Amino acid sequence: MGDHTFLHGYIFQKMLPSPKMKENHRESESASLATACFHLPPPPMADTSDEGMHAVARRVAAVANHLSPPDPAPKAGRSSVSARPCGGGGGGASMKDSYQRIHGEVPDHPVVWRTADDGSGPEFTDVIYEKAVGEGIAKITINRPERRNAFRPKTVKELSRAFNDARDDVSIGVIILTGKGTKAFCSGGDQALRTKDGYADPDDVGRLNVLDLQVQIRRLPKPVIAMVAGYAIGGGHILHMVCDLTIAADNAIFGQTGPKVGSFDAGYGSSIMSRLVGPKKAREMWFLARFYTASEADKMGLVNIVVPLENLEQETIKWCREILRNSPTAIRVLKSALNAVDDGHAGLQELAGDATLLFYGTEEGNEGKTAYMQKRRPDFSKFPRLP
Ligand SMILES: CC(C)(COP(=O)(O)OP(=O)(O)OC[C@H]1O[C@@H](n2cnc3c(N)ncnc32)[C@H](O)[C@@H]1OP(=O)(O)O)[C@@H](O)C(=O)NCCC(=O)NCCSC(=O)c1cc(O)c2ccccc2c1O
Repeated sequence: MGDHTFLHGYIFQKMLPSPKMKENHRESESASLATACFHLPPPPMADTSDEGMHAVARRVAAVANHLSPPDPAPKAGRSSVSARPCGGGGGGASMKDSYQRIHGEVPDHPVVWRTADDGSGPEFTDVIYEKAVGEGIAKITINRPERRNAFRPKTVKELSRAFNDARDDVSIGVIILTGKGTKAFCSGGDQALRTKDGYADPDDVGRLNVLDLQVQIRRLPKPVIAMVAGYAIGGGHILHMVCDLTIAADNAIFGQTGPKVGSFDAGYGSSIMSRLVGPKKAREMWFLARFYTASEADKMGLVNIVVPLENLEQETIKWCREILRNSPTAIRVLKSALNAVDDGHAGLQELAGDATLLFYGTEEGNEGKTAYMQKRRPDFSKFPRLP
């Protein structure tokens, strides 16, 4: 009986929002988990045998270890750096369960990059495009450090080509977007090239083609991770927000400048920000156009983790390797599902496309095509109408 009380208390403690859990909707998520927990059937009170207790303990551990554990005590001098243990890669002493034993640590050897090319146009100048040797990771780096990696239309066109190639390459499972050097991820549109028609490369019309790039990243059926050192400002800040995950160095600075430089992004730049940080903070970010440190951005829910600058790529690669261990189809469907509501019809279409893709792989789907090719009536009678 005492043990049962302990287990219930343990579940309750695990289900309650941890001190580091983020504000607004994240809290309500954990609150509903806590509620769900109280609706779990009680442990079998009659079965107090060792075996029964172990079975319950295993189930408790299985549920509890899928929740974020509380942060470990902050390390001296690194208070702004979050160091959350994560999933298979970072289990602490309390997580020596079968899940950790099976999924375990990912290797931490350095990645070897080779230059990649999409083979479809002039050589890249504004972008460095690389793929990891023997691993499914692509890295796309904005290469204008002398302008704090501000983008011009040509930069955006090259980014789009590289993202297209990484999407088409079936050996690639995750894509890193970053900026050259440690001073900036990206400082937005190149203001020196701004015209009344948008941003214009020499001898070309103006355009706002970064908006198409944002959509491309959202629809790309593989995770895109923003690896941010230094400034992520203006259109550069929006680029990190449209990525699926953001790993920030402790020198990262985030902010919008639009209302100070005569610009605004009323599309994803507003709606996704509001989703990420909540409507009040989003108004603050846009109306006041202040800059925020990495640790402030972490508290606001703008980034996934903050790490020391010297560990930025190593940590990002670790996240990539953990993702690459997991089911690509599950991740593909989850990405489209997580975007579906916010992206309206386009989001629904992306998710629906995944459903069609999966259906094509089934015997039932194949029967329709085969019957058509054989000029016969399809026989769907053997496929169950599941409840
Ligand atoms: C990013 C900074 C805060 C960095 O400050 P720091 O002091 O470290 O560096 P410098 O200011 O000295 O910069 C070094 C060097 O780089 C040039 N530079 C930096 N950013 C830009 C830029 N965005 N455009 C052009 N040039 C840039 C800078 O001039 C220096 O050159 P020197 O020759 O003098 O050495 C700081 O640099 C800064 O505040 N940058 C500007 C940030 C900004 O306002 N960005 C534009 C926001 S608007 C935008 O990005 C945008 C783009 C779109 O395509 C849109 C499309 C549709 C809707 C909206 C859009 C939109 O809002």
